[in-house]
Amino acid sequence: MFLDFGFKQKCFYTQYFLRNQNCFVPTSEIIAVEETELNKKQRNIGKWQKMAKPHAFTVYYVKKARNHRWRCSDVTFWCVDEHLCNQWIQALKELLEMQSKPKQLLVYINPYGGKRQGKSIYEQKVAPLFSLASISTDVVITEHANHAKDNLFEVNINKYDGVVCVGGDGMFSEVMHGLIGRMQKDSGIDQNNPKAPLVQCNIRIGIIPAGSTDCICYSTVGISDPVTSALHIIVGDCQPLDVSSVHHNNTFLKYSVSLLGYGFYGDILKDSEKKRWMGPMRYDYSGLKTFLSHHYYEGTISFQPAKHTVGSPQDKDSCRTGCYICKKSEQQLSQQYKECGLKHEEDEEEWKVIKGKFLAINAVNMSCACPRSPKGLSPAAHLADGSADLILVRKCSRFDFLRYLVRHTNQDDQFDFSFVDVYRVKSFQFTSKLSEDNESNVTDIGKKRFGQFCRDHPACCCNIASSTWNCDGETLDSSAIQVRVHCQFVKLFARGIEENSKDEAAYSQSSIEQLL
Ligand SMILES: Nc1ncnc2c1ncn2[C@@H]1O[C@H](COP(=O)(O)OP(=O)(O)OP(=O)(O)O)[C@@H](O)[C@H]1O
Ligand SMILES: CCCCCCCCCCCCC/C=C/[C@@H](O)[C@H](CO)NC(C)=O
Ligand SMILES: [Ca+2]
Repeated sequence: MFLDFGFKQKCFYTQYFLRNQNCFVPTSEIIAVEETELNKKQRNIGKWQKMAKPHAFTVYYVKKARNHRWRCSDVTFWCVDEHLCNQWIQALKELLEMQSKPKQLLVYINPYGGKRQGKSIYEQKVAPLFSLASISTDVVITEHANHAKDNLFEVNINKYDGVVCVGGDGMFSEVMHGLIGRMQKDSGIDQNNPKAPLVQCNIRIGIIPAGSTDCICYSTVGISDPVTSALHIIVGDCQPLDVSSVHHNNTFLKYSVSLLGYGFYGDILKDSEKKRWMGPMRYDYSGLKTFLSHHYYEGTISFQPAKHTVGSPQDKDSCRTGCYICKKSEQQLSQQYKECGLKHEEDEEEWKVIKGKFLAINAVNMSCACPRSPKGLSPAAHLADGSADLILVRKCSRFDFLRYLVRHTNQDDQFDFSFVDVYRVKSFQFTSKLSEDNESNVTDIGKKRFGQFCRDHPACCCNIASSTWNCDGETLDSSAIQVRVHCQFVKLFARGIEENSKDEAAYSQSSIEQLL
């Protein structure tokens, strides 16, 4: 066997030849290197039998399987020379040290998320891998909602290289609110000011999926699988994520990274919260009930198109690892910010206003792909381009709405309906017809500022009810909201969804195990 280091495809790799076959493992995807104690049986195999005392070390690395699934695999190298063996161990360990892999993590486990398996998933599948990778952890099993969030305001956060949440989208949201809130508090920034220049959150968040939808994990990794996510944390991946801030007048309500949904998804959430005991099934039950009730809501939506980004929600290509559109959009936004500042962006740029009757208003910062809908609510949405896709589903027949929903699960275009419009936006406001009269403040500003009203779909007065906003799986207290997208505001231990490139196929197909 021959072992070598090299540089290929912009990354260091470890190359080894075994039985005339050539295998590559990027150094960034090595999990651990350990000296191997050879037992008597092993020492008595083949040519090692003849050696007085063979030495060996084992390299644990990421093996890529189908559908973005990662597994931990290993290969053991034998050697007659103890000094040479130690040199290899040392050299590989030094290479690992050079990477931005986490050493100390703070872990929050929600024991009641999803199928209530959070604790056992962590103990059986994740903790052994963290221990193999020599990662130290402080683990908190949450005792009530907001436990993790409150705790993040108190802990010595500088001690950690990352925070991990074991649970679903709601648990991620809690941890993100804790971290962002803590950063703003430490910097004296008032989150209630919708125009405040917020301080970015640089500590990475890892998600071990153990919830009901796990849409944030699925949309950023490509699969909802605890082992895969643990390995992304171990190798120290980093994926920036857009975050929307949601305000009601001058009161901060919440941040959102996946779905802000009014109407259909708001109603599903409100109904399903009463049925938490059903576990993930509650979404199917409430989904059917909400679909049958077929409620529509009247209101006004005003938005600023995201002109800084070159992408469109109707693009055929999706956001993938190292996405060019995300990079370009971020550069464009920082350039604009340097030249004109936030004030110009808020005050000068065009607002478009649409009044109508809607079955659903969905604003998504990412595709919102999840096991129920592998392509998501907006398949071409980008993780880190500083924009959200605003999807307006107007009042239509039950049958048409069903056709629209079914298209989330097949290859057909879900935006190709006369009653569905989609826009890429950097900020938006919504007021329901009901609150428009009461909250004249926001609407008056809107009326003064927004000249252009949509004439095709004039408001009708036959329905005055309000729905609720579903903000990443949590309900909001107000239906009148103002939303602004903050480009690349938090960072995850992820790398976006990888293309199934030739190289990746080579890594997985060369199936190192086959060679051993
Ligand atoms: N110990 C606890 N007891 C009760 N609620 C908790 C506890 N710990 C966390 N929570 C709350 O539970 C909510 C839901 O949890 P989580 O997101 O993990 O699961 P889920 O709702 O089943 O999944 P998803 O959000 O993916 O649909 C979170 O918003 C969190 O605030
Ligand atoms: C008759 C076939 C109907 C199929 C409909 C499939 C549509 C599924 C789309 C699910 C998108 C979920 C978006 C994610 C939202 C999360 O933020 C939230 C919290 O986990 N989950 C929900 C369900 O609100
Ligand atoms: Ca985005």
